[in-house]
Amino acid sequence: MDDWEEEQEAQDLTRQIVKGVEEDFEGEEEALRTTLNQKQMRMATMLDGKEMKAEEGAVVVFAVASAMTMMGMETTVGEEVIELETVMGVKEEEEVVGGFVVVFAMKTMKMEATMLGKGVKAEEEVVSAVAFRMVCGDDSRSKGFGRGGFRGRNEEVFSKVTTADNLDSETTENAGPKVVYVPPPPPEEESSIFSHYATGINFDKYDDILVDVSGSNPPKAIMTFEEAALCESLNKNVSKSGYVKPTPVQKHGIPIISAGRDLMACAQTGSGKTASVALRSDLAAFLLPILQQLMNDGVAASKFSEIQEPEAIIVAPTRELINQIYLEARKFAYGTCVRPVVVYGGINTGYTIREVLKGCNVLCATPGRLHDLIGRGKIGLSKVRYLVLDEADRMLDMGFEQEMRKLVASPGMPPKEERQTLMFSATYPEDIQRLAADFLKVDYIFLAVGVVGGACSDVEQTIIQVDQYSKRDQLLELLKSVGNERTMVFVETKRSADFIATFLCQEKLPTTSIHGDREQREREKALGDFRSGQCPVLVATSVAARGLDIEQVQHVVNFDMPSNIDEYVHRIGRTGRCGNTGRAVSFFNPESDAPLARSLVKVLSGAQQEVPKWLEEVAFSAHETTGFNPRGKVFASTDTRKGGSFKIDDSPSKALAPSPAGADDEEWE
Ligand SMILES: Nc1ncnc2c1ncn2[C@@H]1O[C@H](COP(=O)(O)OP(=O)(O)OP(=O)(O)O)[C@@H](O)[C@H]1O
Repeated sequence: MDDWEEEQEAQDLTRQIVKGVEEDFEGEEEALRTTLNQKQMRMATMLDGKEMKAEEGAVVVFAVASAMTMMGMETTVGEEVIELETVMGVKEEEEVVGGFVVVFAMKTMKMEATMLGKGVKAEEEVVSAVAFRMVCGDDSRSKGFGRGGFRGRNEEVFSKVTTADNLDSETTENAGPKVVYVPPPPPEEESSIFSHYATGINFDKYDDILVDVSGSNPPKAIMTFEEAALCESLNKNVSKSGYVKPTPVQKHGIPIISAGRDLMACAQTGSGKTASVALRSDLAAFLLPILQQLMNDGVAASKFSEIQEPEAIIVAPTRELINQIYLEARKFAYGTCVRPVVVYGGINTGYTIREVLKGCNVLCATPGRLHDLIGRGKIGLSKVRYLVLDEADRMLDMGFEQEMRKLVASPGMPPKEERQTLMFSATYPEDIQRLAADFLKVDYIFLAVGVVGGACSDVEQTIIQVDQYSKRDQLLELLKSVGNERTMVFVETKRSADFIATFLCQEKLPTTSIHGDREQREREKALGDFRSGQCPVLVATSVAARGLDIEQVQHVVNFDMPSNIDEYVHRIGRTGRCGNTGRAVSFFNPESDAPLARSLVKVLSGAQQEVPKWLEEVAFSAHETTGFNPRGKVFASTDTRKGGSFKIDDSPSKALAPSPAGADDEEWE
């Protein structure tokens, strides 16, 4: 199809959509006008810390969609950038302003222009250039354009456009809208690569934590990094990272991995598990010689090879976490010939492939994108020697288990006897441990640092009894009392994340939010603004509960209790890391959260925290009503092979709800 035909098709498409929008809008303009007249519009545009300019229609559309999202109306974001590209002729290299692209009827656009108080010269072009896709969740506003209506129809239309470009569609099997986002390059200056935060006053107390190593002939622990016998560049990178002595999981984990053993490692949040993985991502013992051999064979050959065959694959459940792991791997591999690459959903596939084809020894990936690249023939598995599952219990629960099984059964993947498989997490429910054994050699080593699934005792935990309607005010009061200290506020759904973030912005607390419905560009911006302190409050769903290592997070608030206790442990573990102390405040509504009470009491007492009397009572009565436990989920105290486990939660509950991610509607990857 030539350019002209493409343009004609795009215009036809737009006409169709606009017509559809107008029809569906019949009688709804009033509702929309009312909504848009609210002052949250401005709040929404400020949420990402930038003033929206209205010279361009796209920006206006962005602002509108953003406003709607922040007001609790759910706009579908991100993917529709394809329309801008296809219809407006915006090229990939150009800055596509805004991520929400919504198609409006002309009338609506004009109204928008007025709302923003700025001239929009190009209404017509804009109208014919953008496509409407909005899903309203709130009944009072959504009459006539609710779920299923626009979304369904536009999805059809969108996929018609995007299938034209196979390479850049998000996945091979599901050719959805094209994603054009290319993340900013990671820092190149040494000071940024090695920037790190200080260990806290309790770092040395890590030495007192009980360690349980089980499995035959476990290698002896190291006491210092020198004993790890790392090569010179690695040693330099370790000390530039500010690591003076290894944490317990590193003392035991590094020699186990060096000895070629499979490992299931469990250690409390913030105690350096990722670093154990990352340290091994250079795999000094034998990956470097292999890479040296590759160099001898000519890096160019590997660089321009149409298929890359990494020696190590690290998988993690969320995009932000895998990116963080990649940055760690990049840091430790600095100055060596090992090239780590990261691939994850929400960013342009063409860009990802180009990055991979530059050479890839250590592939950090989320499962969906990994399978996509394998399916496209860009990643071969035959050289894989290390398979690392970070947040392993999450990677093997209902959400990801099939993906992991598919990975290990993929053509070329060496069987478990011929690769080394390493698993890390702070929580390992017993059923997941059993399942994990399918991926590991029989003689794997189980390493438990502290109580498996226990909370970090450097986090001061407070549970406040609330009712649903007082939570917002209590949150406000709490945040006002902590001042500018960095706080993560966890909520259960994407909609309430937007809603609470808007509310806090209105109350003049600079807040941003992260959840699975936000475009990747926005997710990364939100995290960046939170890390830099520009927005000291981050409202998040479970998508940010695991692994994220953010400096100076002093507080975690569970605005909504999570759906299971493991999630609670991970969430509060975003503070009190690496020997620093932190505080976690949880709003507990006995009406809805009672099923979590027993396990919560266990976790609190396990971490030497005060257990409120009322919570004990709730736990007791919840126990009284205990019934069927569908998953038989138990909290392991140790290696399941020893048969030593105790039940921590046998209540039927949302604690055992089938949604493993916690947030009812969250998509993790
Ligand atoms: N030996 C060490 N000395 C100093 N700092 C360290 C050491 N090991 C890890 N750290 C730092 O401690 C922080 C927490 O480490 P890491 O993210 O690996 O924890 P984790 O156990 O993987 O946590 P989570 O369970 O939340 O995933 C990081 O900033 C890391 O750089």
